[in-house]
Amino acid sequence: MEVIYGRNRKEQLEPVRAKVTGTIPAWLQGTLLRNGPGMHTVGESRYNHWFDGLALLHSFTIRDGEVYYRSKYLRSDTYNANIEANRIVVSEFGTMAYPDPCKNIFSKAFSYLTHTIPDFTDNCLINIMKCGEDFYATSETNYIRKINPQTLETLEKVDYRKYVAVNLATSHPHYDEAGNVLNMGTSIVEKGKTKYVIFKIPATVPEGKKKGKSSWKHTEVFCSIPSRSLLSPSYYHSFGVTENYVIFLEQPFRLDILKMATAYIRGMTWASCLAFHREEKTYIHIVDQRTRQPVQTKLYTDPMVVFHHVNAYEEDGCIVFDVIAYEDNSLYQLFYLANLNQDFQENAKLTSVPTLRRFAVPLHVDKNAEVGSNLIKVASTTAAALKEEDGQVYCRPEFLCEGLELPRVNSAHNGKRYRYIFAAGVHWSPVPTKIIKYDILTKSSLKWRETDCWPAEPLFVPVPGAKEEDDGVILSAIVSTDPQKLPFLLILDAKSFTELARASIDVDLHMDLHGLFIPDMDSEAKKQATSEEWRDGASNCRGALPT
Ligand SMILES: CC1=C(/C=C/C(C)=C/C=C/C(C)=C/C=O)C(C)(C)CCC1
Ligand SMILES: [Fe+2]
Repeated sequence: MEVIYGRNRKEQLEPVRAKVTGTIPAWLQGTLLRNGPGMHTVGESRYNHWFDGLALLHSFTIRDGEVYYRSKYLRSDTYNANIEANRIVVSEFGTMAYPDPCKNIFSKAFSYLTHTIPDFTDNCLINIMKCGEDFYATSETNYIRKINPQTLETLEKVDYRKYVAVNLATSHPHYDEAGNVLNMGTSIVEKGKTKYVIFKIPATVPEGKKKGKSSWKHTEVFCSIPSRSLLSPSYYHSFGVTENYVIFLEQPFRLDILKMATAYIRGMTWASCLAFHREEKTYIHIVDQRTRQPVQTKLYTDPMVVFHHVNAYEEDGCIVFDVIAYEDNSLYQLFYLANLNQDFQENAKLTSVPTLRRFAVPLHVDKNAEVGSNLIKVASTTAAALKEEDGQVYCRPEFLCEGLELPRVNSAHNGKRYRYIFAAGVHWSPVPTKIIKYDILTKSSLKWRETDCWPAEPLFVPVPGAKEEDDGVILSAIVSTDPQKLPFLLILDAKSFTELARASIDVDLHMDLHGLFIPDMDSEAKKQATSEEWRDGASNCRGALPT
């Protein structure tokens, strides 16, 4: 079988028109913008891990029943330095790189001195974040890159550290109704003060503040949570929110700061500084967004590794939250490119399958409740919170189903009660083979799959004026390993999971990670602007928009 990971992809700078079969709903107008690794070797040097690959942005613009595709490598400082040197010169998650080719002990020691607090990569390959009217490519370091969502051009580099004390930040921020961004990061450099920081980036410059200034300057810290271990904070890829609370899991999958500080001189990777401590608990932190204070109850659960929070909401004095959890960190291990070759289904076997777990945590603990009693009175879940002698509360989840990853929900339900999860279907291999709609109420699911087709994260787009949670479509980019079949953008009816249309594109589509859909707000104005831009830029492309 053709290799789907680890192969360098060509960028498609000019928009190319897809061949559409089926019918794209007339209301579906906008751009699906996604991010993921696209280049895994530079000159003779190669990355070790799939999460190291250079960010390749791509977009599917849907307009009047047609689909136009384009892709462009993020021109990060990392990309430029690598291309100029014709080899990898910037370290990534699973690859440590040495700018100086002479790797003798003296040069290593010298580099070490200048790298004690490492300057991380700006190869932002994981997701796209919307901040006001601006879009950014993101990863998990302190750097993000502004991008032009239409042309995919790379714009300025933003350093989170200028606005908030974080060295790492998640690639999965939340948005409130006004479009303000709520994100979390970890501060690891202030010795003795290792902490998790929840912060808010306003969508616009707040009223009364001097106009013209960027809203970044008004970034505010919401709450800081001290790390249990000062030298070994938890690693986390996402967090949860409800209307009034933030949920943070301090899991025993931790970064070793001392190892990180010496990784460069030891020739070790950042990935090797991460370890799962299977004998430790997972602590559940709840922060009240109104008081900006953590809830005092000590809540914990069993050791687990969570990358993706699905959703959370408040119900009858408790918080219900759903996560995709593993028993170990084998997921990150499997994404070493050496495992993702032709025989990946044989070589890349997870030692624990992802399970969808529902937790329920009480917001108040009744002082008179008996030790051992279940503090959760919500009928909709069997998740329990058991009071212990020392006042701590042990949270036992309800296991809902297994085999879901890259979960998405209707964003209008983020933080609120919800019923449906749209996700990629995986099993013992981390490579998705299907798309799933999971109904939490009936515990049933609908699936889409096709032979030799490898789906990306499915994204839900609501129909304008949607009444029900699943009134809309699912978009997913599908990589094909069937030589007779082109890759395509799949459009499913989110209710029935039947195929509405597919837009096949004659390009080298890469497997991506995450992204977002930018609806055309003012369809007419947008149509004008984009068709003009395309008319200028796409004069000799295979599928220029009709004028
Ligand atoms: C470079 C770098 C990092 C990169 C992490 C990455 C790139 C994680 C990607 C995770 C994904 C894609 C998960 C999907 O579920 C760390 C470890 C934060 C710390 C130090 C420097
Ligand atoms: Fe993710």
